[in-house]
Amino acid sequence: MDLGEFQIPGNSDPNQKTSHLSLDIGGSLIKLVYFSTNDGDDDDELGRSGKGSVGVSNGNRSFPVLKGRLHFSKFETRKINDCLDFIQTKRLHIGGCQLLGALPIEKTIIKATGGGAYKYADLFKEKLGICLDKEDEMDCLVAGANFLLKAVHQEAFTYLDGKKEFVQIDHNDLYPYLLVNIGSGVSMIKVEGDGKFERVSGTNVGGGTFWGLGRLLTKCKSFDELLELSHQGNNRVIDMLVGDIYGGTDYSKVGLSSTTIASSFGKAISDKKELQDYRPEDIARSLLRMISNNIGQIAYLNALRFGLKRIFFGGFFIRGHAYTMDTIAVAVHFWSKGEAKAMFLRHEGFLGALGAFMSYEKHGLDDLMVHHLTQKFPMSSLVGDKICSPLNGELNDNESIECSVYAS
Ligand SMILES: Nc1ncnc2c1ncn2[C@@H]1O[C@H](COP(=O)(O)OP(=O)(O)OP(=O)(O)O)[C@@H](O)[C@H]1O
Ligand SMILES: CC(C)(CO)[C@@H](O)C(=O)NCCC(=O)O
Repeated sequence: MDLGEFQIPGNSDPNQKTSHLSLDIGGSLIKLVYFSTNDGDDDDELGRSGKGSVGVSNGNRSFPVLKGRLHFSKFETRKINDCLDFIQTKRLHIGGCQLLGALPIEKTIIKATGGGAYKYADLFKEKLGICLDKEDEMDCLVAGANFLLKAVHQEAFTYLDGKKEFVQIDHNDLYPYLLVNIGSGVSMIKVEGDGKFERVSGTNVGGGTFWGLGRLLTKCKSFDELLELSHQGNNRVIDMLVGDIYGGTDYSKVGLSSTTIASSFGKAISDKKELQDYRPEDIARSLLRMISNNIGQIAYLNALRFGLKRIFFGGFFIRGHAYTMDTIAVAVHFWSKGEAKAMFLRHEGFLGALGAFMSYEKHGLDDLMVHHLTQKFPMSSLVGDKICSPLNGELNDNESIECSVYAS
């Protein structure tokens, strides 16, 4: 990762103070969220002091409010050393103590979730002297999703027929919903309230499957290359369609059109072709479609199981990619006969890391509560079937959003 791309350069800006680093260390990616304030800022309309804080009263208590930015970043888990270097260079691990004066450096505790919080605990201790304070992955996913849906304007959107529409979330009518997190593997969680949820299903055919199989079959060197390739491909070259089986006609009696995929990769049975005879872009497209469609279908079946009408999809597999979202949305629409709705999240890949961030409050390390987020970047536009900046693949990288937090 090019550190120079970072929107607000960490502690290379002497006025900037960072704090509350939180990590989600998954099977494929490590996600980081942290908060920064700018010491040198002038007072603003709230009468904020030079320290970037202002007191507000909340019931019986008075909280100082810190205004600043939430930063998002990610690294591949296989390159965990890059992540450790990043944290060290920017001194993210000690910023919390400096900013809020809570703990001595030797007791630095960082909230972390995901399997890697267990797997890499010793590495973080050894290399950075950090103690990872483990938070449950599902708790964090749900806390992150609930927070985004309530606090961030234009977070959720539908995507159908190449059209993106933001969904106005009514805070009083958010639950219940199905949260489908597509990471390396897929978790499906029925969410009924804050901290009230059940992981009702999952599938091992997820983002890791797409990237792993795709890498083997296409020789792509990066996930983004594979995704880009899929954009240019034609899955019909390799998928067996209903029409291929039915001599070009629909199987209308059961509602299957001739263009429906009857069997993903099915044409490879009878084509007298070897792997190298297929174009990598067609393979990538077929793979993406197979996995997205399968997840959409399983998600719908679980929504049906519990009578849930709304399904929110998160996880870094999606990457704001038009074809992925379209395939998932079509699967949900098709199987539910239009009854259920697939919705996507702008901060799709950061649910767990945000949940870990929110948990600083829960455990009283510092009484921290984000109460307002404002996005300063322009909203995306669509060109053809590709979503352009900033809702393209890199939206979630190195982004920061304005926010204010209560802290005591
Ligand atoms: N730059 C990237 N490198 C690798 N995978 C990527 C990248 N961008 C998106 N992905 C996709 O996102 C998936 C990982 O998503 P995510 O970070 O949400 O899950 P995870 O936390 O790593 O996995 P799990 O929760 O199952 O442990 C990958 O398996 C891949 O499909
Ligand atoms: C194992 C986890 C929870 C790790 O994030 C995830 O990869 C997952 O949900 N996998 C799918 C496991 C299953 O339910 O089949």
